[in-house]
Amino acid sequence: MHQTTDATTSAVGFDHVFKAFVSQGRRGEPVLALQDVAFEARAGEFVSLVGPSGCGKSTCLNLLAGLDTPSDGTVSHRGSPVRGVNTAVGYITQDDNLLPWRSLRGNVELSLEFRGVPRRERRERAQELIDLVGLGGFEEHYPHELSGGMRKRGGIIRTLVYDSDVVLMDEPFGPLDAQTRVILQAELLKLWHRARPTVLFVTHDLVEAIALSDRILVFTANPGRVKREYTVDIPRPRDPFHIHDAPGFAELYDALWDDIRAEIGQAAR
Ligand SMILES: Nc1ncnc2c1ncn2[C@@H]1O[C@H](COP(=O)(O)OP(=O)(O)OP(=O)(O)O)[C@@H](O)[C@H]1O
Repeated sequence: MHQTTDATTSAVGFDHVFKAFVSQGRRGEPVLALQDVAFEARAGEFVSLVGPSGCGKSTCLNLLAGLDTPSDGTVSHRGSPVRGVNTAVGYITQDDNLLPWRSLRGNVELSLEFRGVPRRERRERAQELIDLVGLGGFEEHYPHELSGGMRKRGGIIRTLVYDSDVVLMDEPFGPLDAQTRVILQAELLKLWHRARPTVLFVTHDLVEAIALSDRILVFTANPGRVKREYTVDIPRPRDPFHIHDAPGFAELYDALWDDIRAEIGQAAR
């Protein structure tokens, strides 16, 4: 289902990317959000972006989705510069964005419907994911009849059902309670293993970043650039419930936290 990305082409590339916003509130002075951001993500890689608030993590995702354009440098997807809205990537934000007038099944089938996938295939693909995240039996429920965690699952599988080769996730579990978050992290890993898209995942939760990622990019305080990258060597499949016990977890957590603490200190100065 994925478009192929050969070994020499990164799935996602940021090449010396700058982004300035002209903000009305600051008498037209530009705000530099990104300053020389450079990184790549390989096909099938799970990469988290972490860093202090306002360091430009969401801006990176928006550039890749083509919702914004870089002021300088190039953002590429499968080796081609992103020009205009990039509908080939999946984008999951904090809000579940389920349509209130559609059932869970209707919501999950939506992106397949837009792409003209025949009804029977839509049904099968949606059902597979509905079952995989334990929502079997709730297919005909409307969003207001589902819990926050169930709606969140619905929003995630609605994006993943299309099998995009790149999926952007911006603090997808932000508003959920701690227990539901960990359950959903485990489910996300199951979904990711099923189709292995490249994921760019924005989070403030370092434990979550370690549990999910192959690599973690730490951004500097505003203006954001990649300060350091960490490879997460914890073997897969991983168990987010017991990730604290994994060898190397504590050292990695401390190193990440030291880096981020230094940046928060910079930002406060
Ligand atoms: N559309 C916009 N217009 C003006 N400034 C913007 C716009 N979008 C983002 N910014 C500014 O760019 C900088 C980076 O914002 P961004 O939302 O990417 O940061 P972030 O790291 O995702 O923050 P958080 O962790 O708080 O969500 C901030 O200073 C923000 O105010």
